[in-house]
Amino acid sequence: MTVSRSTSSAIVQMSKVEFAWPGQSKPVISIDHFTIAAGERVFLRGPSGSGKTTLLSLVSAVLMAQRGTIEVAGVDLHNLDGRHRDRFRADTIGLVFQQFNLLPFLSVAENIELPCRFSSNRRARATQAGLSLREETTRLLERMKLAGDTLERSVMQLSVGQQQRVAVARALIGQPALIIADEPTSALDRDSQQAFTSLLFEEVAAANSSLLFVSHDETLAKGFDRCVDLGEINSASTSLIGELH
Ligand SMILES: Nc1ncnc2c1ncn2[C@@H]1O[C@H](COP(=O)(O)OP(=O)(O)OP(=O)(O)O)[C@@H](O)[C@H]1O
Repeated sequence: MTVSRSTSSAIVQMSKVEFAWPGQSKPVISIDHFTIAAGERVFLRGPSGSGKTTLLSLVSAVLMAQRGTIEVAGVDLHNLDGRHRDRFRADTIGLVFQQFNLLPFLSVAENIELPCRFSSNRRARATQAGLSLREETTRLLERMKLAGDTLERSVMQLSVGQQQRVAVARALIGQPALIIADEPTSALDRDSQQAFTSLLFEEVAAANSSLLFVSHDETLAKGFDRCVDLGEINSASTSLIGELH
């Protein structure tokens, strides 16, 4: 299957996108137009239940919109079948989930290196500076302020905050074009949160990646190129929020 890419410099381009959960008559996402430029760091905020995680799932091709077009790194997600979608996601997107989704039967190092098992491109980029994959994993782990002896431990032996940092290292490995992070600092204390976002910015800049970062906590928006309120771009959220109150 040949994946055709547009020549746009945007990393994410959404046009007339609608998504409703199965069995729901009203869409939870209805976005006329939304773009993230290559290299841009976007902070996305919105109340609980407004559709932030749903939007991230659409951009990462975990969910497919019923209407409209979503292009990521120049690829129209609708043109990919399931298998190519998984490959494309592994190549292009680093994901940090709210629940981390670390695999309990793998060590810390194996969890971090997981995207490189699914994507040879990620693996090639992870080792392009002349480091072995394990050396790059160790470097990322140290950047995340986790001691070297954590590498071979089970993720189940780590604190929640440490697991969160492992999840971020896994998203960063192999320099994906887009990092998507859903509440990535929720398990950290206030001081650690600010230090953590600074660190994330440095690694995202070094990898030349774009960042789409979701949080309830607006104090974290400092330093982002743009702060977007989901309600401003999602015409579905007006009626949804009305229902929540
Ligand atoms: N798997 C699902 N099936 C059906 N409806 C869902 C599903 N996941 C989410 N929803 C609904 O979609 C809406 C948006 O949920 P979503 O998780 O995207 O919001 P959110 O803004 O990320 O919330 P939070 O900040 O609490 O994580 C909610 O009304 C929710 O009930």
